[in-house]
Amino acid sequence: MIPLNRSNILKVVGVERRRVVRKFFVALMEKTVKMNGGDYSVVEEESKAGFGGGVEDVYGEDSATEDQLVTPWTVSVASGYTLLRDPHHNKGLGFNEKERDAHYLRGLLPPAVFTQELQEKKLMHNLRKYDVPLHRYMAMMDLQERNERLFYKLLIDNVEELLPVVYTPTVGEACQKYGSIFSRPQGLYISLKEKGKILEVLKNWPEKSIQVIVVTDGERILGLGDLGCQGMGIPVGKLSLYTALGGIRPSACLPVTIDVGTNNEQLLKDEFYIGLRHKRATGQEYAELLDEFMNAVKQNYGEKVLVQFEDFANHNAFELLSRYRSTHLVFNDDIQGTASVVLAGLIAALKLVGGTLADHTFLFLGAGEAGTGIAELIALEISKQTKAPLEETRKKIWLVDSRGLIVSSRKESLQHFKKPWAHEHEPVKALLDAVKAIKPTVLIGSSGVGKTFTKEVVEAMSSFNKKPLILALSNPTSQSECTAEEAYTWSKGRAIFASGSPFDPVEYDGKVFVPGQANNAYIFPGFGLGLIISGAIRVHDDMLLAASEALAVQVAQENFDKGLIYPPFTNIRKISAHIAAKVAAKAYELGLASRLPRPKDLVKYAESCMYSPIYRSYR
Ligand SMILES: NC(=O)C1=CN([C@@H]2O[C@H](COP(=O)(O)OP(=O)(O)OC[C@H]3O[C@@H](n4cnc5c(N)ncnc54)[C@H](OP(=O)(O)O)[C@@H]3O)[C@@H](O)[C@H]2O)C=CC1
Ligand SMILES: CC(=O)C(=O)O
Ligand SMILES: [Mg+2]
Repeated sequence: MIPLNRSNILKVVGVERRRVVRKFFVALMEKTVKMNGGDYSVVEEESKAGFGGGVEDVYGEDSATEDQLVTPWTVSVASGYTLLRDPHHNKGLGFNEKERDAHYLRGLLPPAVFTQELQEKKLMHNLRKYDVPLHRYMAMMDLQERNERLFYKLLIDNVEELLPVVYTPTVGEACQKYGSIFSRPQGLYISLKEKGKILEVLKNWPEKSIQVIVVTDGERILGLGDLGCQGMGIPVGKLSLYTALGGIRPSACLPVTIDVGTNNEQLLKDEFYIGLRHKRATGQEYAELLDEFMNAVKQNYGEKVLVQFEDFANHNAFELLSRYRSTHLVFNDDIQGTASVVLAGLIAALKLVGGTLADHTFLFLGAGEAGTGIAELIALEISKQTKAPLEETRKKIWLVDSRGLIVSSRKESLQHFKKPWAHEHEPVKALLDAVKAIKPTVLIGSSGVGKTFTKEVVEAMSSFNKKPLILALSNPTSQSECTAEEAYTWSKGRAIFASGSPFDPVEYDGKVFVPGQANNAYIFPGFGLGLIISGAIRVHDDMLLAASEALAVQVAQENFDKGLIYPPFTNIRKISAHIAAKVAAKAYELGLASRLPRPKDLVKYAESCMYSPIYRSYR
């Protein structure tokens, strides 16, 4: 006789659930494809081949039509008070009369029944009443913990308005104050206390089918420095964009913060700090914890789980990427995602400034993850275009760090990631002098230090460029190298400007200039989707180039006319599907895709895999 314990109950429920759901799902898919005038045999072929790395709709929730009923599965069927407290299935006033009867909700809700649209309208109305951005952030996090589908509906439908709330700049302030505003925990905390037990900790997470992990150790949170355990806001925020912008289902996303301590004295003294209260572990102790984490992740979720490293300090970031890129599906957003989004902006900007990439000269303020990551991808793209060796193409790219221009006389003392950029030149200390000496056509800020693109710097750029291209990438807004208004005013309306955190449109000399947002949020959601739908097992630089090209072609003439070099975020799901398709196509071309056979139309396939936040009807 099978013993009646939790694990056996789960197995029985799981098998039965899969059997019922599969039958239902096949019938549903056939109906949906035929309704859309499609050929079901094609889908069937692809489905028989298994859902290799596809974004699985195991319970048929996303493909269900409005009149099709789905079951709100938990371990058992959720009902009554438990159902109202389960953010995956709760609909609040959105439960209809039948559902209120069937799921023991009578009396637990007031009589009114709201549509999801009405709930959305009410919430947006309430959110707009908050003057303090952090209060909007807290209201959004509260919603995410209460009613997940409504949270994503709001975020998807109001992306331009809500991105600055759940992401930069407000998420930066939220991380700084995370201890004080902490109410319900989000994500998985893995601290040194869990050393030797990380696999068990992963098993505590309620979801088993994880496709994307965003992990930070909190040491370089945006341009705000070491925020220790309070960096959790970043993986949580990035993963909400994976869902809203890239269509990865929320249950497949796992935010992780690795806590090895913090060197932030203020936090160590803060009575509300939520992390380990000691200095950061380094060296072998750090490496062993990270290694245990990476192995546990692969053991628990398999070869195809994507691990995105986020906001690690550069002394660990490059090392982690190079250690795990050949054994795991890993991606460093600050190095690689940022590189891809900036390259896309540059490719698009050529329509406004003219020439090819090879005709331009690039100067960076900041030679860390973002700066050298972008520089390397530009050099690679030019090398592919011109067939010139990388050593040659790097020569048009210059970087300034906290000690001045990176030149060959400094080579011995440079960190390894800066060495390729140490070109022959006399030492130059200040950015303004470097601008005057190098005469760049493109100036990129990736220093994490605000107000460093001064009036003199922007004027110098404008003195030898008809249309100076200026990107102030540092986040949040307080760390931006200059504001949009400064860039347009100081360049007398000639600058083409984009920034990491959003700025409002600026009126200068009777003309309205719309600044773009050069942020990796354009890339990572679609990039991750492309890896997942192709079942990619490794990330390759050519996939980053493919993503850049896919994004650059999405900039329409009407965007260029406003001075934009990125498309608006309003179309981001469509854009993500195109990025995903190009990334997946590259994975197939490189032999790195494991989902076979290759879907015929990758854009359509990517779109069909995307999570939809529309409520489902419960039987
Ligand atoms: N828009 C976007 O999508 C993204 C934006 N970012 C932003 O970019 C910034 C930097 O991130 P990241 O590259 O990871 O950080 P790093 O710490 O890796 O690099 C920072 C670099 O800036 C240099 N620097 C610091 N202060 C100065 C200064 N006063 N003058 C000149 N150089 C200076 C540092 O010099 P040294 O090496 O000498 O210390 C270092 O080279 C952050 O604000 C981050 O938010 C990052 C990723 C994506
Ligand atoms: C956008 C981002 O990844 C950063 O500022 O770190
Ligand atoms: Mg980052």
